Amino acid sequence: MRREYEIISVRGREIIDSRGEPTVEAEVELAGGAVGRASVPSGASTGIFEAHELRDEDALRFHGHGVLKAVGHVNGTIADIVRGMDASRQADVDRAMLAADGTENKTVLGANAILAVSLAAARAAARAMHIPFYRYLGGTMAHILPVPMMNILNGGKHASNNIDIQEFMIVPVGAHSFREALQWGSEVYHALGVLLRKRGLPTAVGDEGGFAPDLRNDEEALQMIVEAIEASGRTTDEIGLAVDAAASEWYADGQYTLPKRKQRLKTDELIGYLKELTRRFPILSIEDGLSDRDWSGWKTLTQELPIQLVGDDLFVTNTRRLRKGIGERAGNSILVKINQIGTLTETFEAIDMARDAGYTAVISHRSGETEDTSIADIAVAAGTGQIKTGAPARTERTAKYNRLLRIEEELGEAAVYAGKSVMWYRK
Ligand SMILES: C=C(OP(=O)(O)O)C(=O)O
Ligand SMILES: [Mg+2]
Repeated sequence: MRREYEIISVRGREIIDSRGEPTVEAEVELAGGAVGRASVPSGASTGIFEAHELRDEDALRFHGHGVLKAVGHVNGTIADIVRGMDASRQADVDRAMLAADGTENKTVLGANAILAVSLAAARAAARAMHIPFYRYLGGTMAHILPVPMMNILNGGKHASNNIDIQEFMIVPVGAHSFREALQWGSEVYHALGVLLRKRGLPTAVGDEGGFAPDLRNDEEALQMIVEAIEASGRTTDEIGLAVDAAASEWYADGQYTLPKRKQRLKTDELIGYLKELTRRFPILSIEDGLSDRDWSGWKTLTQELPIQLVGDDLFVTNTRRLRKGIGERAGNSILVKINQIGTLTETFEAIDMARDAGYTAVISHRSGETEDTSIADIAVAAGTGQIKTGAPARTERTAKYNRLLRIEEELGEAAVYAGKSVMWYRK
């Protein structure tokens, strides 16, 4: 080991996220003086198969439960294990933490504690090598800027309005650069704000920065977004739509109950509804159209709807669940959330498995975020060509978009925007 990469100290602390809830931050210091810092996001519509987010049972702090126990593990067990290790050997660092935890879902140390150190160690090593984080993770050929899926209208668990679908996103596939994509997205976001105001509807926002009005129904949300795209001077060929239904939240006893419109649907009726939406609106991608327990429904949906079908709760960034999905031809894309699995190594394993199977991968934020921008670098490093990180507004979301602007600028002529090269399942 080169001594400058040796981990000499690990420090954890509790900070707050974009919802004002406690989360974990870690700092890793190397013998050569480099320091890496990272913090961990947190979901609201969390999948039941996600790695364990360790929260204190007893102490109800802020609004939710604190993470002092997880922070204690960073400062205690994890620090003891990784001290003396080579931070540039990511897989070794991650495996040592996994071995110390010893459980399938990281229930002992907590995926939040483990991820904070996994990321901070990588950041420290990148610093020690004096190279940007995306290049450290992805190598010198990393050059693909992802298409942003920008969530401009929020519903479901992310807003207290009457909309059941959780996320309505715009996808600027026709832009020529990431910068242009982001500009188009902001213009549509503002055009939507103008439309809402004109109709006397509130422009208050949900957890991911998208507007969260009460509307007649979910279709009206899609209709208004199409109008906003056109009002901004673009066409729906240039900017498509994507939705995250987050339908696991609707599922119980083999049936779906849309909680806000109080409608009950069987699997085939929900598939019919999604097909109908896709026929009426320029939807390129649907995430969690069905529940994480409805494998047979997912198979049918995948046979019947030739667009990108992203498994979030279904796969939880976990190669075991993804392998099953690939085998059963359930979905054709994976949502990648670093805290669903808890280490960088396992995150890249999931992306590799998806790519080998011809599945696309969408790097994603959580509804509870921090100023940490690691996912922007991960998207470029892995060259997945897609990222979803909320509205082009609210600093914890724009931090990622702005990081991508800087990466694009730094790459210069070498940068390629993924708009055209991503495998889009066009109707
Ligand atoms: C980002 C999402 O929300 P959360 O972080 O609440 O799971 C999602 O469901 O894709
Ligand atoms: Mg989702």
